[in-house]
Amino acid sequence: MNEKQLAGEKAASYVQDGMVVGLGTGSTVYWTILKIAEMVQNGLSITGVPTSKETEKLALEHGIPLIALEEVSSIDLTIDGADELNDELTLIKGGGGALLREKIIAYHSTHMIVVADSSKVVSDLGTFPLPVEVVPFGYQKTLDVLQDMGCEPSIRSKNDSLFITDNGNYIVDCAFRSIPYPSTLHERINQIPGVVDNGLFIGYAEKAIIGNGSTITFLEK
Ligand SMILES: O=C[C@H](O)[C@H](O)[C@H](O)COP(=O)(O)O
Repeated sequence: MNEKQLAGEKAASYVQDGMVVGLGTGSTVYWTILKIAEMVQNGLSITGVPTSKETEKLALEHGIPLIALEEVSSIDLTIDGADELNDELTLIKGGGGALLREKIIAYHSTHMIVVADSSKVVSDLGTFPLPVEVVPFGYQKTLDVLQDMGCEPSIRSKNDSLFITDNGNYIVDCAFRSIPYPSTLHERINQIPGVVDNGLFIGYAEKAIIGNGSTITFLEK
């Protein structure tokens, strides 16, 4: 079993009967979703709130009942992946472009668990370019301001076209190389008109389950 599968499947053991569960996006939480689907087939009763169209499709294909965020009072537990995380459980997310819905769902969740393989754990954030979701209008200007903040920005594309998020926006990947002050950077980026949100998740996750070789390690706050 690889590290992603180890971590992803372990996280499913935190899901309990009757919970509303935020279902993250990506290749690690994929394994959580498949495991939850198996548990549902064996009688577990949960409702999922998907963080992306991709996850919605996966969950429905595997028989997990879903509900819209608007229809729940809160989410008991969200399980999601990360592109980078440090020992304070500050995360960089958005490698798959799902950061905005992921953050909205994390915000409305009582608990959040992160699942990742060991390559995602870093002492200094920022080697992974920070994804920033921007509205299409005037995006080149928004990109220029991001560059002035000290990064090398590049507009994300897919199959020779600009990548479009589930919310109809673009993603600018900002190579900062190092992010020593995540809170300050988070605030500064989100103040730029045209920016919808960025992939720094600060203060959301309380536990990380990391696949490490053939074992699992935990990071907790
Ligand atoms: O937009 C995508 C998400 O933030 C993912 O959770 C993140 O990119 C990690 O994905 P993976 O588990 O595939 O590395």
